[in-house]
Amino acid sequence: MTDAIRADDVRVVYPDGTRAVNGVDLRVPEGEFFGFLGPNGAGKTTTIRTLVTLLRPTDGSVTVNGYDVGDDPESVRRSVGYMAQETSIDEELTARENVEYMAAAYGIPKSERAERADELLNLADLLDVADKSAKTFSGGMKKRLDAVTALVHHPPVVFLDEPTTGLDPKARNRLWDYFREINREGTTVFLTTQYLEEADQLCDRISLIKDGEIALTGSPDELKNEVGGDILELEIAPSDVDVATRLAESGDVFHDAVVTETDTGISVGATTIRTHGADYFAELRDAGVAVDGFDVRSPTLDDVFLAVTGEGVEDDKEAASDTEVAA
Ligand SMILES: Nc1ncnc2c1ncn2[C@@H]1O[C@H](COP(=O)(O)OP(=O)(O)OP(=O)(O)O)[C@@H](O)[C@H]1O
Repeated sequence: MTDAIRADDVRVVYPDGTRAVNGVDLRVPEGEFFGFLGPNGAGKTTTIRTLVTLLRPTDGSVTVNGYDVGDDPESVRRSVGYMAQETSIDEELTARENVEYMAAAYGIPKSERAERADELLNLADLLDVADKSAKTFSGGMKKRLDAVTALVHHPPVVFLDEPTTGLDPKARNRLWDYFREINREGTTVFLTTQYLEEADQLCDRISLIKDGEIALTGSPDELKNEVGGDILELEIAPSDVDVATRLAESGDVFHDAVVTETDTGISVGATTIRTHGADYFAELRDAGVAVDGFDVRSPTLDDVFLAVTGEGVEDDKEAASDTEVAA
């Protein structure tokens, strides 16, 4: 299978010396729904801006749809759609005018623009409001319209940089349907998101980036298997957290426990939760720890993220800045 996106040992150093991307390799085959995750400041936006030619890599090579981003940026731009974090629609225009405006910008002949607008607005479930001004739209509708304008030239690859941030679950779900549909029709999708459930639902494969380096790559299930074992959620009093943590980490019961404090107590991840959990409960009882409730579950992508990055996903995002040129 041909790679739609290929990055080899890409490095980006900003003029102030910040090493934002530190030797990233990526292979995204044609037709894949690919997720790119990482904590704030990990290098996601820098990477995506490099892939869409808005930023020049300091080192390494990138090809998108077979075009080299350094040698042939124009061809790359024509062959990709890019939905940036901030919407690029003109709220004074109607939905249809926005799409037709972008179609004109991409050089699509006038005779084809109306049909293209109908097709895309229909796909995004916006056809019945096509002639309404975009400023009357909800946040979700604006995002869907923005996604449509990124696809007006039928690019084989589309880059979505946190497309659903700030949307309610219903609006998010409608965008997911749209992304699934364009992917089903053959578009390669490169998605960054802070919603791990979103990545789990949509992506065939995911790479996790940390400190400018890829830490882990695989299907959502492969990543969850990396965590190993299961998770025990324990409801205990705050005053018992230290002793319960010590017992879990002592090596007496579990040899590989990873303990995280939660709102209601602790969560313990270990390969032998299901087989040795009862022994742990006995130790807790002997130590005088009262267990108010518990649950055993399989790992989620949140657990993978936590294990790899040592932190949860933050949701206080700053808007991306404009075009930059790296050193
Ligand atoms: N123009 C710039 N000049 C210098 N350093 C920068 C610039 N833009 C980003 N950085 C730094 O580069 C690193 C990677 O930033 P980047 O925005 O790519 O991360 P990110 O994973 O997209 O983060 P976020 O999720 O917060 O958008 C960070 O340390 C950031 O502070």
